[in-house]
Amino acid sequence: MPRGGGKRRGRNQPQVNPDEGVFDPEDTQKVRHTKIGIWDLYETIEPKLKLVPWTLRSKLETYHEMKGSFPFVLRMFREIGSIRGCWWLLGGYLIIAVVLAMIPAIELWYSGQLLKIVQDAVESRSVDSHLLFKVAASRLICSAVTRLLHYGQAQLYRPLNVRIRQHYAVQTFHARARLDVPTYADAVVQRHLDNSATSSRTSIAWNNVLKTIHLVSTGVELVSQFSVLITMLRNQRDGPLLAILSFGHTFFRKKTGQRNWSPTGVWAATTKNHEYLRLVGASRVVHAQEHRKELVAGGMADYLHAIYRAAANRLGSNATDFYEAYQTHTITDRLSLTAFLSDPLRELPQIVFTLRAVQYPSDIPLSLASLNLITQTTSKFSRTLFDLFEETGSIAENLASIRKVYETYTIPNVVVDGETPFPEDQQNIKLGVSVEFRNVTFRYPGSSQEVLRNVSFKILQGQLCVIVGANGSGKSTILKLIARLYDPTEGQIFINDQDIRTLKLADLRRATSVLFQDYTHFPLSIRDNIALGDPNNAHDDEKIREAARLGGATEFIERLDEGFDTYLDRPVDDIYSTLPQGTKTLFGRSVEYSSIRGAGNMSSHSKGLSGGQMQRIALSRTFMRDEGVGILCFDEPSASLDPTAEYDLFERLRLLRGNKTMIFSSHRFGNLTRYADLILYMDDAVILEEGTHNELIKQGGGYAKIWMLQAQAFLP
Ligand SMILES: Nc1ncnc2c1ncn2[C@@H]1O[C@H](COP(=O)(O)OP(=O)(O)OP(=O)(O)O)[C@@H](O)[C@H]1O
Repeated sequence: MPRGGGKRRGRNQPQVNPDEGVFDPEDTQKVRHTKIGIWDLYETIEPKLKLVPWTLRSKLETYHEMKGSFPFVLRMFREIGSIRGCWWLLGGYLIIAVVLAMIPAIELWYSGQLLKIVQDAVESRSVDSHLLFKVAASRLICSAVTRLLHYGQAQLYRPLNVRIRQHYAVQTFHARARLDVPTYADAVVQRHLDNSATSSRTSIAWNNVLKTIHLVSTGVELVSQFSVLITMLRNQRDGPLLAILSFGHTFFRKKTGQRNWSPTGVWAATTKNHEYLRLVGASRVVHAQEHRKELVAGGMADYLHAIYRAAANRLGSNATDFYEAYQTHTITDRLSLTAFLSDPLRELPQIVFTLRAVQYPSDIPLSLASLNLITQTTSKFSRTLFDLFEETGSIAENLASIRKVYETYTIPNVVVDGETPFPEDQQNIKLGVSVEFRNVTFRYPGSSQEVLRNVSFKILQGQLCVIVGANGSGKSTILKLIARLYDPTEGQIFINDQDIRTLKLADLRRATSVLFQDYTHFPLSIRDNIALGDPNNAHDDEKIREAARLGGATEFIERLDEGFDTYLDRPVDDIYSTLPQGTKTLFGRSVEYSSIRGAGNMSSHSKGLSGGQMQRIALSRTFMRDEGVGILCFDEPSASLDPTAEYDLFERLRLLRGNKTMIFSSHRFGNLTRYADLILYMDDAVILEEGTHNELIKQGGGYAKIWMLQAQAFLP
């Protein structure tokens, strides 16, 4: 059965990006199946002459891909040029690379000269010592210069790598930070971001610069080696013949010599062999700690042993994991015709030379020294040539990787920004905003379940609204739609009678303060955790302390050793190795022995705050923002609080809200619903009842029933 889009894609359609599309093992046009023992290997069929990008087969495809990437490459070089000092460093690096590329040819030349001197000495029984000294000294100078240049290159490498990496790390940080919730949750976007991420040690841009420099230097190496070879062959009668024979050997060796221990390119392997599945499964049961209790209590040891032994016997030499099977397979594969041809080819220049010497005993066409030199130079030249082919083969891919980095900067957000500034009247925002849902239906991206179904309600400016209902009824989703984390699938939302989609997102978010039920704490200091509630006032320490007080967090924060500077979850682990058992704390934090296994183990450490304390910090974050906020949303704000703290919180919120619109979601009835101007009682994606507490009690519906139930629970 065909799976995914592999077959849907037309065969003539150029596959511009190899990362896109679907790998379909059953697509025999694109995927080759090989049976290796009990394993099935599926490999994407690569164009045969992939090494040379200008072969007809992939010419157009590669050209288009490269053409599309060039503007990004130019942009990359311009950007790197704008980094302080990078042009100079890069220029120096390139010059060194080019000089280094010429040295092997120069060395070859001098080696040839040395051999010639030896040959002349053997023939004439005298040595031109002046020439010998000159050549030997030049050869030594070459070695010394090479070492110096390598040192210089290493000195330039580090600052270039760090500067370029830092530059791109800042850019990709922004590219990631600007994405909205549905876009960031998209698996394709995630993969795109991950592929373009700057690692902690290097960056795609720097790697590409290095590859470009390497390409240039390989070209220079090739030209210089070719010049030496031509000079050598010029006056040698059999030189070209021997050069071709040596070249042939390198070619064959290249074809047969390189074997990977795992397949290359896009591939997948699986096994359907039940014996092997049983073998591995039984082995896991015996090894894993988690099964030990049941294994012992159930007396399973003998039975498991029996099935393991039986499976092992039946599998015999096939009881191998994929990599072992693949290795065995490729070793057998080495006995191919090309492998047989490769070895004699190595000897061929020697044999031809001997035959020619026998043929013309008085006039040997080539000296032994020249033979040696020609074969040596040719094989070096052909190796460089193949390296160049290999590098050019991946040019398109490399250029595409630059393009992908820049494309992440412009990944469009699913939630499209509006244009209308909000609010029109800054003064009026103090009095709150009105919120209206009109026939709103909502499904989360990628889900077919309607979590809101035709929901309509209106909260007037300055009202206190409580949304109550069972778990999963859709309360939090309403708050997410008000913050415009998502857009409704159907229907409209109005804020102050304006369609929410038309409002500028930054303005809307500034006017809205939301405390989510599943709020998180950032791996930053407590101060930053609170400050982020209002990035515009994040530097105002007074404001942060006031927000902490309003959120009821001051008391316990001040009891912490580092107070507001405490990290809730240290983002950087301490690193230690084989500490003596008596070391209980290190750097003021407790040592986790369970994680120490050998040298260089890391330990993560998080401050043990209670759920309630964590929530107070989150609450404080919402109190950071006051000015400019017209609507405050709290999703289950009292979930982790004890009854006294819950009462305190509501009192504080009631006092502090001023005239702002407030929306609470809760499945606890009582404390807040009695003060509410509007209660929305929800069940299973719809609003069943709406009104004030008294109205709903009078109505005697679902709300009244649950309120009674909860009230009874507190009666003596
Ligand atoms: N990101 C998501 N993707 C897909 N489905 C989701 C997502 N978030 C929530 N849902 C589903 O949407 C439905 C409504 O969830 P919602 O969180 O709005 O309910 P709730 O009334 O706030 O529940 P609770 O009282 O447990 O917080 C649930 O069935 C939930 O499983």
